[in-house]
Amino acid sequence: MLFKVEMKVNLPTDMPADIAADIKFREKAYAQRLQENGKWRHLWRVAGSYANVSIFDVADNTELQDLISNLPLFPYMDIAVAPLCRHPSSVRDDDS
Ligand SMILES: O=C(O)CC1=CCC(=O)O1
Repeated sequence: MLFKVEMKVNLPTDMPADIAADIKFREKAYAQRLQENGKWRHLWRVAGSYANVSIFDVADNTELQDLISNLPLFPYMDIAVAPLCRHPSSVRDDDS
């Protein structure tokens, strides 16, 4: 199942720089692992904003919830999820 996931990062302005750097380091490693195993299909920065739009490919809602809630930045993000399905006018013959 494909899901669009929008994540907006809201790190507290008074968070010490070393703590923020550690969370971002762990976030990057986690996100890259999920991209490498195909669960996190697309990761795009929203230009001009500390936010991203992502596409996840997971078995079900429970797997999505598990992956997202384990993001190191999860406590500091506003997250919006939308399920996706094929568009009847798409010229692609797969869901890439
Ligand atoms: O910077 C972001 O948009 C939050 C984030 C998600 C994966 C990652 O590495 O950073």
